[in-house]
Parts: sequence; structure tokens; C-alpha cells
Amino acid sequence: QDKWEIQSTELTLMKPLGSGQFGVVRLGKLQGRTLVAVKTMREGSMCEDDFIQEAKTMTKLQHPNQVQLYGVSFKDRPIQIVTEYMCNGNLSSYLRSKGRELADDRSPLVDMCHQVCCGMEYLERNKFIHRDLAARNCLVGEHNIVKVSDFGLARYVLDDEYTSSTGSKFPIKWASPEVLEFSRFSSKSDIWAFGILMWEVFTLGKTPYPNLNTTDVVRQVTHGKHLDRPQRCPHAVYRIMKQCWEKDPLRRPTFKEVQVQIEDIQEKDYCE
Ligand SMILES: Cn1cc(-c2ccnc(-n3ncc4cc(C(C)(C)C)cc(F)c4c3=O)c2CO)cc(Nc2ccncn2)c1=O
Repeated sequence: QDKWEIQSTELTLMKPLGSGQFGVVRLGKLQGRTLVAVKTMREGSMCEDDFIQEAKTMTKLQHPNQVQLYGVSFKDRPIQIVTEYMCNGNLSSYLRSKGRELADDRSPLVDMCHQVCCGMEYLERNKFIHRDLAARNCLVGEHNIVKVSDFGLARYVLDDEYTSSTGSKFPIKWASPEVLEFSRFSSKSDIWAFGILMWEVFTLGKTPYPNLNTTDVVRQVTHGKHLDRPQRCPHAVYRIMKQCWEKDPLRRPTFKEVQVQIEDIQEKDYCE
């Protein structure tokens, strides 16, 4: 039996961590030792067979800024997805609750963006598309460690409200023009979403395009109107966001290029 296949008998379930797209996620223990997060799939929420095929490849994606997929228990239903545990929950809630402490010296905010960028550069290098990058889909561990989570799972969601670009759960505010118009996902639509994530970080977890409804957001985005610079965001950082929001996907930077630009800002220990 491959390492990535986990027997349900190896899992001890503990407190719930919240409910995600596929059902309840709990804190758990693997072989009575390693703290893990366990997603117990809600019936009919996921295209399970397709996911199980892909899971083996996904366990091979390993990076310090990726939430590690340890394996899947699928011999008995419901299937359970077992991942690394991140003690401080999702980045969006973390920014809203702890953002004040981070905002005094802006370097923690730049550092969080850098960590997500490194995790995404690794995915880009492996030709893997996230499809739903946003602060809510990143997780925070100890010492402001940030990791990208649930990458690629969007392909297995069965809820049309989420998968259809006109559905009520579709992440419109993180979608690039070509995703809105043609559902064309790529690393170039991931870098667009990364620009939105940077805006979330520098607004300490605000929702993008505040008080705009879906139609207005689609109109703005397709007409090339961008989010304004957040007040605590340095101009050098805002210039990176605007590169990610180029209408033409080919004119957007790679995650590698953005990673280098962020590192340049960190080295110069930018001062406005
Ligand atoms: C690994 N992990 C997962 C979670 C956790 C809990 C509930 N829902 C989720 N989510 N959140 C989002 C999510 C999104 C998707 C898309 C396909 C991309 C739409 C698919 C999912 F399956 C999930 C999921 O399961 C997560 C994220 O997978 C929380 C953790 N930690 C804490 C710590 C303290 N308080 C709360 N959570 C943790 O360490």
C-alpha cells in the first residue's frame, strides 16, 4: 500500500476546525502522533474518483509554503483528505483579527506576500494551477508562517454555484478578465489573483471592491479599472499589484519575476 493511502484506522478525529467547500474539517492525529487536519468529504460535494487519481501526484508537491497533502483515506466512504495542520487558521481571518500588530512595521505584510509568492512560484514551476488563490485559501502557522492551501481542488467541486462563473459562490473578485469571459485558467490567472491577495494583505483583510456588486466588478475588471492603492501600501508594492492586473495575460509577470521584485523591495528595506 502506497504511503499516500491512509487507513481510516490510522486517524483519530478531534475538534472541528471549520467547514469548507467539501464539508467539515477537523483537527486530528495520524498514527496517534502527528497533528493533522482531516477533511471528511460531504456526500456529493466532490468528484471523488477523479480526485483520488490526482491525489498521488499532489502528495508529491512539497514546498515550505504549501500546505502538505499527507494522503487520502478512500477504502471506505466518506473519503478523508489528510493534510498538514496550520494552527492560526486562514490568512483572511488572521489579517482581520491580528492585522493591527502586523501593520506597525510593514515588513511582516511584505513577508507574507513573499511567502505566498514562493509557494505559488513552486506551483508555477510544476505547471500546477491553483484556480482559487485568495487570502481565505492560505493558512497561517506559528511565527507568521503562511502557506498556500487547497491548490487544484477547485477542479473537483461538484457545486455548480461555485464552478460556474455566474454562480453565487464563484470567486468573481479574484477572477481575471479571461477567466470571467472564457473560464480560461492558467498561471497568468493565478498571478492576477495573487495581486488581489496582496491588496487583501495591505488592507488587513478587507474584501476587494468594497460595496460593488458582481455586475459592477465584472464591468470594472473588463474595462481595465483597478483597485486603488491601499493607504498603508508602499508605492513599490502597489506597482507589483498593477503588473498582476494587466488585462493581457501575456503582459503579466511570472511568479518568479514577482518573487525577485519583492525580494528587491525587502533588500532595499524600502522607505517611502
Ligand atoms: C489544514 N487546515 C485546514 C483548515 C480548514 C478548515 C475548514 N475549511 C477549510 N477549507 N477552506 C477552504 C476550502 C476551499 C476549497 C476550494 C476548492 C479551493 C474552494 C476546498 C476546500 F476543501 C476548502 C477547505 O476545506 C480549511 C482549509 O483547508 C483549517 C486549519 N486550521 C485552523 C486553525 C485554527 N482555526 C481554524 N482552522 C488547517 O490547519
